Amino acid sequence: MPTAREIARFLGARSVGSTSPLPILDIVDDSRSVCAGDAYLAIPGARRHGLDFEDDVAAAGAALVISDRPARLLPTVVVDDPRRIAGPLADWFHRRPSADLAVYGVTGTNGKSSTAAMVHAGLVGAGREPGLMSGIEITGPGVALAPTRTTPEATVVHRTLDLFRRGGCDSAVVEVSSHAAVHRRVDGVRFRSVALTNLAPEHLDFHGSMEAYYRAKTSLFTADRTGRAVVCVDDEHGRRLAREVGVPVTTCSVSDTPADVHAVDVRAPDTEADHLGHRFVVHTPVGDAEVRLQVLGPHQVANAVVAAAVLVGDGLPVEAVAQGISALRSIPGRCEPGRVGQLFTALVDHMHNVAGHRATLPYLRSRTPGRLIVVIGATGDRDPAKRRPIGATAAAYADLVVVTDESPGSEDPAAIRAEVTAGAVGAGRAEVLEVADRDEAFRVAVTGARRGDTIVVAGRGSDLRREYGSQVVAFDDHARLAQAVADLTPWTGPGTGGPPARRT
Ligand SMILES: CC(=O)N[C@H]1[C@@H](OP(=O)(O)OP(=O)(O)OC[C@H]2O[C@@H](n3ccc(=O)[nH]c3=O)[C@H](O)[C@@H]2O)O[C@H](CO)[C@@H](O)[C@@H]1O[C@H](C)C(=O)N[C@@H](C)C(=O)N[C@H](CCC(=O)O)C(=O)O
Repeated sequence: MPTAREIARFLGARSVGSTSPLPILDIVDDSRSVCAGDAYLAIPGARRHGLDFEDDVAAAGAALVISDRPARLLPTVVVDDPRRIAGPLADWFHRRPSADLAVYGVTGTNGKSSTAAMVHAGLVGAGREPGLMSGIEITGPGVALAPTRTTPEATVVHRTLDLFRRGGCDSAVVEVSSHAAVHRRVDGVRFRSVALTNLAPEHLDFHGSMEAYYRAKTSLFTADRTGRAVVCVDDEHGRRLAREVGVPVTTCSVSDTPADVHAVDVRAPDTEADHLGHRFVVHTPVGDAEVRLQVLGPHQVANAVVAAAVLVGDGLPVEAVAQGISALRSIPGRCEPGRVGQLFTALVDHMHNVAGHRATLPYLRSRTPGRLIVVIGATGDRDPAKRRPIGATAAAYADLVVVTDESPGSEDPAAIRAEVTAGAVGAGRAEVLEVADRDEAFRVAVTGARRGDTIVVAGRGSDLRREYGSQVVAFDDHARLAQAVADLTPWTGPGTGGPPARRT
């Protein structure tokens, strides 16, 4: 491990105060994670300056601070822009892990986590040893971390890639959000390819405009970051990126748009009861193979085609990749069955914007002989403009919309619900109920469900964190929905009762 002096030399920066000759054990940018012997990277944020937490990191035994001004208590390496140096520094500190791994990035508005899971599954199918860093899970040999965000900070990204490498991985899949691009969380990562799934209005409160959002995403596709781009050209933004990108590009599509990799002969599942997904043939420049998805929903075809394009474009055999993707049994929080054995279908899905609703709800409507019941809310401190539209989209397809609290953060939960409800009522088609308590909302949905109905709990997916003011509480939609079903409906499945194990 490098010393403080070596860190200063790498950064070309001056040190203030007397540094220890002992090696620095890690570089950490959150005071709550600092351990004795670490360097604390104190970033000036939008709300706080990292140096506000200097007393805490000093008490925890930090050996060094790296920041844009000297700390009071600890020796400091002074740099112009701590966030800018975070990625390159962490990459160097952890001995450039991404240079030893084939790292595949996945970005886009919707489908990032599913596509990342499918790239991971395709790698496994091709006999590779991948790690996975997504908003759903961070997993690899000897690594199992619960993510709190889609893409962690740069210090965590490079540390995790190093863990993957030390665990024997030869590859890694990294889900990259637009916030991560803007906040430089993947700076210093050498990507074998970066894939764009799609782009639709989202996070405009943060980015300001669709153009700025496009530019945030496409900043990941430069030659200094990635060897190749994989672009789904089924929307205008993908087509634009494919024209503008300055690295070799593999295009893919599930529509009639000409592309290198295509889904052809797409077929919906024959029966609903077996919970199988779509089948299709992935057509590539090096051959074709059949993909039989087990994950549900037509939108998963596009995600699978992007995943196949990522791997086939990197020289992996199409048959093995298709088999690997077909072997993926479920993705947490993505049209994930809540329990089986009852007479209706109960699902949890991450859809949280209009594009996500439009990708999933028509399919659920078409597979539902009875009533479609949608439990929906909206996250606080995020894009208030999308609340009415998601209420309206849910009501356009559902028979019953139950509006409930999601994760209000610093906002008034009643005001968020009122917006979603107004959108749903305005659509004029569905019955709309407002039930603040999320457990109670699940019970209301389940109580009304009959044979042939579908309940879908939208929004949080596999995200277990709900924020109320400064309080963070754990709430697992999947488990709580299963509990509501178990409490309120007779078990008709095999055995004596109880829901099946959560995830296989
Ligand atoms: C808008 C956004 O992304 N903000 C991120 C940004 O916050 P900020 O600039 O306000 O930082 P700050 O809270 O002022 O803190 C400044 C510094 O003090 C440090 N700190 C802060 C508190 C403390 O007790 N100790 C401490 O050391 C922080 O680690 C930070 O380095 O930098 C912080 C850490 O560097 C992030 O935690 C924070 O993410 C917040 C929590 C967040 O909610 N981000 C979301 C929007 C996000 O990133 N979402 C995307 C997914 C989007 C998608 O759905 O596609 C994601 O990748 O997860």
